[in-house]
Amino acid sequence: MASIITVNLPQHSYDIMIVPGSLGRLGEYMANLKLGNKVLLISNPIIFKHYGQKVINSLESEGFKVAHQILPAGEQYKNPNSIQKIYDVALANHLERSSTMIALGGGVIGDMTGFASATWLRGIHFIQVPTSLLAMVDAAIGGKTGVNHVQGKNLIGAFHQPDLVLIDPYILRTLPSREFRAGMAEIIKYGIIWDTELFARLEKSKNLSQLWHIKSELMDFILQYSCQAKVDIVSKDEKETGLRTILNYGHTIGHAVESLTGYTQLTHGEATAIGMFAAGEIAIKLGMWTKENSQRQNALIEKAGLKTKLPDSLNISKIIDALQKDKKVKEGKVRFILPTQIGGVEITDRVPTTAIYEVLSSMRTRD
Ligand SMILES: NC(=O)c1ccc[n+]([C@@H]2O[C@H](COP(=O)([O-])OP(=O)(O)OC[C@H]3O[C@@H](n4cnc5c(N)ncnc54)[C@H](O)[C@@H]3O)[C@@H](O)[C@H]2O)c1
Ligand SMILES: O=C(O)C(=O)C[C@@H](O)[C@H](O)[C@H](O)COP(=O)(O)O
Ligand SMILES: [Zn+2]
Repeated sequence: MASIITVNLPQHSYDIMIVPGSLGRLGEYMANLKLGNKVLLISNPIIFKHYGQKVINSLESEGFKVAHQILPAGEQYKNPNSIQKIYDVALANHLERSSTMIALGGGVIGDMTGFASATWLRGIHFIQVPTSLLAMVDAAIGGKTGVNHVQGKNLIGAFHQPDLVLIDPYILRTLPSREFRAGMAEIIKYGIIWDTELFARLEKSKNLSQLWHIKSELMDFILQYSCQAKVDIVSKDEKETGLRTILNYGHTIGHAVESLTGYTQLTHGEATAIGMFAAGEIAIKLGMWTKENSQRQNALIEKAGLKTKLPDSLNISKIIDALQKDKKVKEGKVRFILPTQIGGVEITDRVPTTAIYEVLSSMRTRD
C-alpha cells in the first residue's frame, strides 16, 4: 500500500514516499521537484549491482545527467576519506548549487551522501533512497548526516534535510537477514520511546527476524508507524535541543560499543539492541521502570533475533570511558535516555557509574 508522510519543518518540508515498486520512477518524482539536471548518485558495490542501473535509467529517461560514485561497503568506511572521494567526483563532474546528490543505500551511504551534500558548495540538494530496513525507518529521515571519528561515532556531521525520501519496500527482498534484524532494533526503539500501538503490534507478531515471515500488511504497518514516529519527533525538535534526544535511546552504550570494536564487529542495530537492554537494566536499578516492562522489551529484542550480551573482547572500564565522547555529554555529565513505561522515556544525567558498571558486568558472556 502506498503512503506519503510529509515532514513539516520551519525551513524545509519534504515528503517521505512509501511506494512499493517505485524505484524505477525516481526520475519522474525528481522531475516534479524541479531541481537542476545534474545528479551524483552514491552507492556501494552490492547495492549498485542490484539497483544502480534501474535508478540511472529512470533518471536519464527524465533528462537528468547522471554521474555515480561507488564507495566500499561497511561502517568502517563511514569516514572523512570517503567524503573526500565524493568531493573529488563532484568536482570532476562540475556539480553546481542546483545539482543533487542521491544516496542509494543503507544508513552508511545515506549519512555520508547527506554530509557531502551539506558541505559541497555549502549545501546542495539531496535525495534519500534507503535500501536497508534501518535506513527506511530511521537513517534516511530527519537530516542527521555525518561520518565517524576513529574514537567516536558520528562525531563529524551536519544537519541537512533531504528533498525527498523514496522508500520502495520491494528492495528489502535482497537485504540480508542480519541487516533486517538490525533494522528491527530501531523499530523496537520507537515502540519503547513513543508508540504503544507499534509496540503492541510487534508483541503480537510471531516472528520479527525475517522478512518472509512477516505478512505484508504488518510490514506496511511497521514502515508507516516507524517513519511516522520519527517524523513526529523530528518535526517537534529538528536540531535535537530537547525532545529529539529520545531517538538516542540505546545509543549511549551502543555507540561506545561500536567504536570500541572498530566499527566492524557489530551492526549499528545490533549495538543499539545491546544499548537498549543495558538502558532497561539501569532503569530497573534506579527504580524507574519495572522488571515486567523490561522483560517485554527484551522479549521483542529476542524475537528479532538480536543479542544482548557484550562482545567478549570488550573491557567494561573502556566502555565507561568511551561514554565521555558521547555527543549528549553536557557539562561533563553523560546523559542517558532511560525507559519509564512502554511508550515513554526520560533523559537523565543522574546515573551512577557503579550502576553502569554492574549492568555491563552482568552482560558479559564470561566473568
Ligand atoms: N542519520 C540518522 O538519523 C541515522 C539513524 C540511524 C542510523 N544511522 C546510521 O546508519 C548506519 C547503519 O545503517 P544500515 O543498518 O543501513 O547499515 P549499512 O548502510 O552498512 O547497510 C547494511 C548492509 O546491508 C547492505 N544492503 C543495504 N540494503 C541492501 C539491499 N536492499 N539489498 C542487499 N544488501 C543491502 C549494505 O550493502 C550493507 O552491507 C550507521 O552508520 C548509523 O550510524 C543514521
Ligand atoms: O535521528 C536521531 O536523532 C537519532 O538519534 C537516530 C539514531 O537512530 C541514529 O543512530 C543517529 O545517527 C544517532 O545520532 P547521534 O547524534 O547520536 O550520532
Ligand atoms: Zn540509530
